[in-house]
Amino acid sequence: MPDIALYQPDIPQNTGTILRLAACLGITVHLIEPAGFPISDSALKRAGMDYLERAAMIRHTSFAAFEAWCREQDRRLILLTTKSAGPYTDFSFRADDILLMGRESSGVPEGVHQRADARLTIPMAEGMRSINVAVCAGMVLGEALRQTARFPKNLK
Ligand SMILES: C[S@@+](CC[C@H](N)C(=O)[O-])C[C@H]1O[C@@H](n2cnc3c(N)ncnc32)[C@H](O)[C@@H]1O
Repeated sequence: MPDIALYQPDIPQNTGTILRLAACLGITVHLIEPAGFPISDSALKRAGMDYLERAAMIRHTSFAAFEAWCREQDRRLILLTTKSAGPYTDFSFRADDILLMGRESSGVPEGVHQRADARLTIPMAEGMRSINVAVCAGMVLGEALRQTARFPKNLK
């Protein structure tokens, strides 16, 4: 399954929304620390994350630790960024890709940008700066699951 990774998130409500999305679609979320809020069950529950016990979350103490894990697992790192020339709809996703989302306040640093195996953008209307990170995660994860036929198959 594709995974989602959150680079040092700073708004707990967005992380809660993404964890809920992940629980509903059966995917794993990687949380790259430090975050801008305490990563505790109670903090995430306060953010509306009542699906917490159903969410698969792996915490990484730093980007270096996360990168080492990706290499060990031989997983591609696909960065979602406003600063690329490639629309995500033109990209061929693999079932084990990791979709890396930037921090709400500042995206990702240049070193992380360079490290990504691919950089993708959701095209926006002229003059718009960025889309909410949880909405972005939903759009791109939806396309990755569609392309790789990995949506849950339990429709009645
Ligand atoms: C609120 S945005 C960050 C804005 C930040 N000022 C910046 O320059 O990157 C948070 C994250 O959502 C994702 N994002 C937002 N809009 C996007 C877009 N149009 N295409 C791809 N990713 C986007 C990126 O991962 C981004 O780092």
